[in-house]
Amino acid sequence: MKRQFRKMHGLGNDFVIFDARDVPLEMDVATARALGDRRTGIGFDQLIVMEPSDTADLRMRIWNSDGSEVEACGNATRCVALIAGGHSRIETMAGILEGQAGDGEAEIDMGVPRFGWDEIPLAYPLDTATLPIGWEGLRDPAAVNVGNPHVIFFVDDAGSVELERLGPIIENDPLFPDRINVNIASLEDGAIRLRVWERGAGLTRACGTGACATAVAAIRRKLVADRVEVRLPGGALTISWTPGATIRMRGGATHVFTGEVDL
Ligand SMILES: N[C@@H](CCC[C@H](N)C(=O)O)C(=O)O
Repeated sequence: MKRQFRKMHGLGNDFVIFDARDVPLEMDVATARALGDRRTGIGFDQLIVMEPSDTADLRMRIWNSDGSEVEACGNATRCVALIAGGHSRIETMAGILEGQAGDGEAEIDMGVPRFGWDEIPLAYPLDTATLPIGWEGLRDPAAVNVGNPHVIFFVDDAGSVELERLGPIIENDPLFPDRINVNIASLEDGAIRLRVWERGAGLTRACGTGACATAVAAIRRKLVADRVEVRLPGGALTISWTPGATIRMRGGATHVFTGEVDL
């Protein structure tokens, strides 16, 4: 059966989005992986299926390009909020997120970050504010769960880290039973410069949840103010958070084209 999809991106983090609110769509690991292949499929960082929801305006399911289904995707949530228009409540595996669509951008309430070692999750108890571990020159990261799991390394120059080589090693370390998204951050005039190796997708031009997790970790360490610009290779996001509150993420969302595929 032919299905229409939208190709959208949030700061170059790119998505294929199916709207299955009226006509159901069955997605599985193999199909998601095949569609995600940039040589033989459509190609994306994440595949999104919009479905009806009993508890919110709509439900959003998320698959990485390796076929794994995951809990959260900040950049795609802004795209879905833009499609929904106005104010929307979006059900995800990480809970219900509130979105407000603007002109080519959206603001999302990303919920409350979690810091418990078993909430990241880690394989054994460690202080998540500063994990006393390291991989080569990368040491003492913070760990935060913002719906999905992140580890954050603060370094002098985020650009100088061999993320393509170290990212998969850290992502698949046995310390992280659900694998992990790997964030490399440096401070730049009160802002944060960030590069992300995404679990299940590799190096991406931006990661919304990575920006949220990194901002929270930096605010927790008192490195930045509670409203901070996070600069990624694909563009910038504004993240606000105060301890005990929910995280707010604001940034662009772009429609690229509409296509059709046989499913
Ligand atoms: N691109 C995303 C994150 C997508 C999910 C992530 N790779 C995971 O496996 O948790 C974002 O913008 O947050």
